[in-house]
Amino acid sequence: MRVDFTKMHGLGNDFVVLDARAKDLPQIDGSIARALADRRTGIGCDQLILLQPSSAADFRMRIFNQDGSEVEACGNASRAVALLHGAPADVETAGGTIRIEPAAGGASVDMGEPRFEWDAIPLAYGMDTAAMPVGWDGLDHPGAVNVGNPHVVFFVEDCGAVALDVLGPEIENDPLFPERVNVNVATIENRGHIRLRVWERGAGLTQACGTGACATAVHAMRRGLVEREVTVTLPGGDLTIAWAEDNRIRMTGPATEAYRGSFEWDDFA
Ligand SMILES: N[C@H](CCC[C@H](N)C(=O)O)C(=O)O
Repeated sequence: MRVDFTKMHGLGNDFVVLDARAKDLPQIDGSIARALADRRTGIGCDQLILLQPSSAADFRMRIFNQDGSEVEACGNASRAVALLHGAPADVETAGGTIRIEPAAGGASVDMGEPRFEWDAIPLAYGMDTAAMPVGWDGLDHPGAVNVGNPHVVFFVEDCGAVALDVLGPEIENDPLFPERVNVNVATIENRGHIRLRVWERGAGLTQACGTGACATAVHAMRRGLVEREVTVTLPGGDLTIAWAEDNRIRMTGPATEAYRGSFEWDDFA
């Protein structure tokens, strides 16, 4: 069976998008996601995105990391799907319903409300998530935020100098995080600008992480370090993150359709 896909990215964080809203596809699970995402033998992407009909929203978006894990949220993919869909829509995800709006050159996404309670991140035991009494090799006193998915945020002098390829997997897989965690190292440039690098749960170092930008910006705002609307500069480019008075996070930034293709299902199943 040949299956069509759209290759997309948000600031270089790339996706294979399968659209099963109007036609049936074979069962997608972690193993097929891992096979398709593999850059050596598959099509290659950070996340596999599956669109399906929904009884609770305009449609449903399922998100599979490169390691095959199915997760709750993906900010950059939300903008890519907005571009693909071509109209405002409510989208059901495992992390809650989000609102996507195409905008010039990309999209704006209402990512919902952040969660700060330790058991909503989740953490393995209770602590103050605004200044956690923990550390790993020079990265310490992080914050934790759930923006549909779990994030830990470290503020450092120069995020470019952190050995995130070493510390990322160590922290991602620490028992403090029962569902693992996305690891954000950020530098506050000024009250309107944050630089950020992310080691993503289930995908490793990526060019950008939309939920990471949301979590990092909200944690900085919670600590009074930046204004309630900031520019977050990731290796792949800039996002604008606002935490509005209604407690909802709004992310705005580019989305790109790279190309359309198809593959033989049996080659990956
Ligand atoms: N690695 C994330 C999912 C993708 C998030 C990222 N690509 C984004 O743009 O938000 C997780 O396991 O929660």
